[in-house]
Amino acid sequence: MTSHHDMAQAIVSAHQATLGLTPQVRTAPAFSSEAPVYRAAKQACLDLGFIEIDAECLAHAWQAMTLRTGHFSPADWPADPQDFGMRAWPRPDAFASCPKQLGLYAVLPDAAWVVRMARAGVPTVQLRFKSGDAQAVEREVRAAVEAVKGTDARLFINDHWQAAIAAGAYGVHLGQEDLGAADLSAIRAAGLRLGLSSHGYAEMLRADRLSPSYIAMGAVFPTTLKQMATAPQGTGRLAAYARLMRDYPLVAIGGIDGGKLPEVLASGVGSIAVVRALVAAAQPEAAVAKLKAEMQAWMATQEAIQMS
Ligand SMILES: Cc1ncc(COP(=O)(O)OP(=O)(O)O)c(N)n1
Ligand SMILES: Cc1nc(C(=O)O)sc1CCOP(=O)(O)O
Repeated sequence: MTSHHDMAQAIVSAHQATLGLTPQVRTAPAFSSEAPVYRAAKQACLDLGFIEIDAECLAHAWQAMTLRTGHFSPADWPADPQDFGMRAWPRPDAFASCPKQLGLYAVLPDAAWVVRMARAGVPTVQLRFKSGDAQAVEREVRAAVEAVKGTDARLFINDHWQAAIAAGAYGVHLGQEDLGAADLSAIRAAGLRLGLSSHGYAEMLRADRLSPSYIAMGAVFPTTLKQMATAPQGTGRLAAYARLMRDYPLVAIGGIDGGKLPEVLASGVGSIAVVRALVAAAQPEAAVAKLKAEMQAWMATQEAIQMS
């Protein structure tokens, strides 16, 4: 293979079907290195619709993979943590661990929903209480922590890390834009687990540098719950993300419902996070039972396949 163009085309042809999205913005590529594989891969990743910062991470990883293996192989998508500069495990600064299979993960608007879903048998729940009223936040977080006592549910608190530490929650979930304002050392020192959101390679790698307890990946499908800055990633990309981040418990989120469970679970994630599939269900307890049964059936089928 000779020219950059041919190399880029070979990468695009090999991965368009699984990883390609229509580019949202098209700009002339900016290159930070002269290395031929880096340049071809950057062009290819932009053509595949990756956003600039993700294309940049991927292009450096392609270059590192090619140097490590000694040959340029367009069919092999980078998935080795060392090619992305990720540190080896174990890490002294890691947050407290949580199970790799967090199972059905209900993201819920208030403590009343947390009580309801924990009692319905959801193994992982999150209080995502959006309020600027500090007293209301404290009240809601304490109520949610009380609510899961006596159930098997693990409770993560979205955003409100101080209230979560004070109330003794299982963990905290933060978005990337929350990281600047949060005292991560305080969360770690208190022994709370930390879950971080990600929406592509650059955000996953930023999350990885903090060695959180789990990494969430979204939005897999379109969601009407909130405005997303990035396009729905689809299950092809989700599987590529899961391969790279395989050392973490992984959570898929965004537009997931029962019909989509098999293809999401096939990506390798150990948990499915949902909002509307439960909160907007006509019978939320029945929806919990159905989603859990579908997840268990899928796992059982996989085990049977592996045993055969
Ligand atoms: C499991 C899980 N994944 C992602 C999110 C999104 O969190 P964040 O990026 O902080 O956005 P908001 O929830 O604050 O809108 C989540 N809450 N849970
Ligand atoms: C809260 C949230 N965070 C997302 C992310 O991608 O970070 S997607 C999302 C909404 C998930 O709701 P539903 O299951 O109803 O689509």
